[in-house]
Amino acid sequence: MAKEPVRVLVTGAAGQIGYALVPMIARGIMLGPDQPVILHMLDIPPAAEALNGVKMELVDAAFPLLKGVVATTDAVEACTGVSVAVMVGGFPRKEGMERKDVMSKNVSIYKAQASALEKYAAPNCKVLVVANPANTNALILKEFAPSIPEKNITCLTRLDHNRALGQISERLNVQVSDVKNVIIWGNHSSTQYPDVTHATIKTPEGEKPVPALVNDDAWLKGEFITTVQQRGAAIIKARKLSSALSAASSACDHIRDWVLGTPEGTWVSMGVYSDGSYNVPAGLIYSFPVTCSGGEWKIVQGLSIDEFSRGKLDATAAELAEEKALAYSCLS
Ligand SMILES: NC(=O)C1=CN([C@@H]2O[C@H](COP(=O)(O)OP(=O)(O)OC[C@H]3O[C@@H](n4cnc5c(N)ncnc54)[C@H](O)[C@@H]3O)[C@@H](O)[C@H]2O)C=CC1
Ligand SMILES: O=C([O-])CC(=O)C(=O)O
Repeated sequence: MAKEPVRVLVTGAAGQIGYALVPMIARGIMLGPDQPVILHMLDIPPAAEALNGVKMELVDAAFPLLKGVVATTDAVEACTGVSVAVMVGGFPRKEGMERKDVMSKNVSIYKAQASALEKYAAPNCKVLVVANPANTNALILKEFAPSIPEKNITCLTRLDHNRALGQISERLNVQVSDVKNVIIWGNHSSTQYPDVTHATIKTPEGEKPVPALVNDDAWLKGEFITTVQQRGAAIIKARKLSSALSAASSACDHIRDWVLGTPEGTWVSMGVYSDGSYNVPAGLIYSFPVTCSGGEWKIVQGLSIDEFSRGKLDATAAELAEEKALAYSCLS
C-alpha cells in the first residue's frame, strides 16, 4: 500500500540552500524513494516572488513523489501539520565574518518561529536547524518551544562530518564510502573538533584505524583539523557565497539517518541537546557521535578521550556557553 505523504517544512526556501534542498527532498533523497512528500516552503515577503518561482519549478519538474507544495510567507501556514522541519531561513555570513556575527539577526527569527512550530507542527515533529549560528539558534528554538521534546531539536554538523570524511578519503586516496566513524564535537564554528581517533577505513583485509593508516600525527592534529574547521570560510572565499549544495545534501543525510536509522557499526555527528555525556555541560546543543534507530538518536557512549581531545571538547563547549549568553543579550 502506498505510504501517506509526509509534510516537510523548509524555511528560507527561496535562498540558495533552499534551492538545492527542495528538489532533493522531492526526489526522495531525504525520506526514501518510496515516501511521498508535501513540501511546505516559508520565506519572508521580499522573497515571495522568488519563492513562487521555486514553486513553479517544482511543478515543472513533475517529481512523482511530490504530492503538494505550500509556498507561503505566513509562519503558521508553513508550520501546520509538518513532521519534519528544516530551518534554513536566516542571514548567511560574508567573507571575513565568524558565524556568530549573524547572531542578533538570526536568533530573533528562531525565537519567533519556535512558537509557530510548537503550536502548529505535527506532534513529534523532528526539527533540524541549519541557519547560523546553528547550535545556538537550535538552543533558542528549544528554549522558546518548551513543549517540543528536547530530543526532537537538533542542528546540522553533518556537513562538517562529511567534510572530515572527504579530507581523509583524499589524503589516503580511498573511496569516501570506505571511511567511517569520524566525529565532529561541539559547535558548528571554527572551534569545532573534528576527531578521527576512532575512525576506520574499510580495506580488503578488514577495517583499519585511520590514525595508523595516515601515520602523521602532526597532520591529523594540525592541518586536518583546521581545514575542516575553516572549510566553510574557504567555500565563501572561492564562491563568494556560502556552501549550498553540500549543506543541502548533508541536511538530507542528517534527516534520513535520524528517520531511517544509521547502518550497523556506523555513527554520524549531530548537534543535539547535551545530557552531560563526555562531561560536556548539559543544556547546550553540542555535536556528538550518535547512532539512530526507530526514529531516535542516541549518543555513542564509552569512547576514550585523550588529553588533546579533552582540551578541544572543552574549548568548543566554552564557546557555546558564551554564544548562549550572547544570544540572550541579543534577545533582551
Ligand atoms: N549548518 C551548516 O552546516 C550550514 C549553515 N548555513 C547557514 O544557512 C543559512 C542559509 O544559507 P543560504 O541559503 O546560503 O542563505 P540565503 O541568504 O541564500 O537564503 C536564506 C533565505 O532565508 C530567508 N529568510 C530570512 N529571514 C527569514 C525568516 N524570518 N523566515 C523565513 N525565511 C527567512 C531569506 O529571505 C533567504 O531567502 C545561513 O544562516 C547560513 O550561514 C550555510 C551552510 C552550512
Ligand atoms: O561557513 C558558513 O558561513 C556557512 C557554513 O556554515 C558552512 O559552510 O559550514
